[in-house]
Amino acid sequence: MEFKYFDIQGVVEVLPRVFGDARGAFFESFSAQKMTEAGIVGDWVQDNQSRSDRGVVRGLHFQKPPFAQAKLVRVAQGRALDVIVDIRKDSPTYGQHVMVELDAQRYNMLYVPVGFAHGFTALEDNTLFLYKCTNYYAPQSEGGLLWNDPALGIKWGVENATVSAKDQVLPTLAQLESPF
Ligand SMILES: Cc1cn([C@H]2C[C@H](O)[C@@H](COP(=O)(O)OP(=O)(O)O[C@H]3O[C@@H](C)C(=O)[C@@H](O)[C@H]3O)O2)c(=O)[nH]c1=O
Repeated sequence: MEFKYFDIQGVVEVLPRVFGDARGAFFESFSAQKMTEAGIVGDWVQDNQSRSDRGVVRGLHFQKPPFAQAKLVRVAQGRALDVIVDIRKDSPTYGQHVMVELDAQRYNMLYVPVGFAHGFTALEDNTLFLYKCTNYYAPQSEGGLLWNDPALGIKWGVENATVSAKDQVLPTLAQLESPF
């Protein structure tokens, strides 16, 4: 398992060792020991899975304290462009984003620390998106950021995105009152 770090502090990409053989493939999708040493910390309490067709954009989402969540995200089938935006008010990289393509060949993962808005677009039909969370779902604490806010400068990689009604009315970065 290898780890890659970014200019935005706290963000880690996990590159697992994938063992391929005549039967298929095997990799460790979670290791508390290896990941904690690499800075991927949290008491993981909930796993989620969604399925999306090509062009679906989900995000950008976060939960407010005291129900804030760190996430460890990956794709089990298909391909996704994963995006996280730093919304930590005191961060020198506030408003900046990291974008990582996640796929079901490398089985790479992204660690999303608390204080980030998270979203992704599915690049293939039937993309299965899996993630661990450090806090339970708390709908009253949901927050978000408008996915296509020009101030974010995110290139989502698809035209005619499919976006939920809820996600179309999220605040822009300028309108956001970040709870972090
Ligand atoms: C996130 C979530 C949703 N739900 C329900 C609420 C709703 O009826 C249905 C679909 O919810 P949403 O539209 O919010 O699903 P979705 O847009 O996929 O939300 C997810 O987006 C990605 C980008 C994230 O980062 C996640 O944390 C989460 O916010 O599932 C749960 O029961 N538990 C959960 O943890």
